[in-house]
Amino acid sequence: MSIQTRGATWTTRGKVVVDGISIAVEPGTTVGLLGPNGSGKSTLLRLLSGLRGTTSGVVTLDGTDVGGLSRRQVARRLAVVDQESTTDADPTVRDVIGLGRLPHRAPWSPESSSDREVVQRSAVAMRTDHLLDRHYATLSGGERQRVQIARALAQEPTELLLDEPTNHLDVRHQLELLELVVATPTTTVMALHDLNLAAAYCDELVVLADGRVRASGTAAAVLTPELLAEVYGVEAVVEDRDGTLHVRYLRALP
Ligand SMILES: Nc1ncnc2c1ncn2[C@@H]1O[C@H](COP(=O)(O)OP(=O)(O)OP(=O)(O)O)[C@@H](O)[C@H]1O
Repeated sequence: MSIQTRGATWTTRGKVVVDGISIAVEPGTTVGLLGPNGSGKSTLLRLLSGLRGTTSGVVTLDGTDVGGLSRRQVARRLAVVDQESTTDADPTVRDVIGLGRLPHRAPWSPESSSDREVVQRSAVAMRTDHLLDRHYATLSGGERQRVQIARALAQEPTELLLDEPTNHLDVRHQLELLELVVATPTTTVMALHDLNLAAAYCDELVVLADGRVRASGTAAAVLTPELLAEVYGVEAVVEDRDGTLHVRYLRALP
């Protein structure tokens, strides 16, 4: 198993945000993390990345407790793109994507030609190579999002954790990103709000509600009108179009 959690729980100020979650992510698969606002998706991603320690329960990477690994050890195999990847300095796009190489470089060692090649390749993959010499602060929201994902790809991760990666992206870039994610051998867990994109691109879906797993499995098993009514409070029709599920929303339930 690539990423696994057993009873992962995170509590703050008496509030249980992530509540006893047990999931197992098969290597190479793409898992979509769904659920309404505030259901615990971002917090669970932070627990999976080891950036936040569990209050109880464990998160393992290939069977090793992520809490026992150093930040550098985790960063050599796992990349994260969260919702607020900001920076204080005024780096260029090349600098930002180059950050992805840091875990692979010896301390204080200069960038190698192979580092530069990986940066270039990652920039091309996310269609950001024309932006490499621009200052990151001058980019649009969608351009920044693509640069952050290029930075994560430059880490050459085994596991990739993405928090709403299609946020800010236009339709074409959304599809390109998801096609790229499913084409890579990387194990990916991503929080998504668009249920149709999740159905089209994820091998498996995990639906959270109030910090707990409400349903998990294939899109066909998970995205039922009953679940959408119960978890999201919407009336919807779910249609199978040539093997891909399509959710059509009718109205918000009172
Ligand atoms: N550090 C914190 N202190 C207090 N409450 C927190 C903290 N972090 C998260 N929460 C709360 O926990 C709940 C889950 O937050 P989280 O960001 O994980 O949800 P989410 O499913 O990613 O939401 P969204 O879809 O809106 O991004 C929310 O009610 C949030 O306000």
